[in-house]
Amino acid sequence: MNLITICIGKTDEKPLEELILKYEKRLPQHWNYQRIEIPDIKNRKNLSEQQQKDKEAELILSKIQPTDYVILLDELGKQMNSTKFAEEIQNLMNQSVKQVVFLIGGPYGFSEEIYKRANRKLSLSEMTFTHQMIRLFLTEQIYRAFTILHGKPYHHE
Ligand SMILES: C[S@@+](CC[C@H](N)C(=O)[O-])C[C@H]1O[C@@H](n2cnc3c(N)ncnc32)[C@H](O)[C@@H]1O
Repeated sequence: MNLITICIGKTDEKPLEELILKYEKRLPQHWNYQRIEIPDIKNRKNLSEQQQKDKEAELILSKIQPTDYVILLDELGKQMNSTKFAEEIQNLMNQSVKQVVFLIGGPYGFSEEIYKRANRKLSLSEMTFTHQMIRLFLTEQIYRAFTILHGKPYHHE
């Protein structure tokens, strides 16, 4: 199964990028993990929030296949513990889902079109994080899921 995270804009802080990479590199090859950073919209200062979200939606949708299972990150989504999250990933693998896509919104979140395409909404907390920091928290949880599924000590250390 392929796991992909799609987010908006480059990861702008070097220490944050390094931490994200640290967890990405620990993921097993057969998870085929990939992070896609959609370039920031040009001249976005001249656009309304909605116009920005609509343009971002176009770019996000162009990266998603019809058969992808899409998990949208949203503070109002469903919360779960790390073990349940790991089980959900295992279930998707068992169902022979080819590709799971995690979507992280831009600074203003997502347009309605993206919410409609999502198969489910996942919250990592009731609190709102920046569209940059949430990349790290999600990547660490994906790595944690891998360690849980493979009986590695990390989750209980
Ligand atoms: C700054 S937030 C956007 C907040 C925006 N007001 C909204 O309505 O979505 C940027 C993105 O980070 C992600 N995000 C932030 N906090 C989150 C949380 N607690 N759980 C899951 N995703 C979160 C979401 O994908 C969100 O679209």
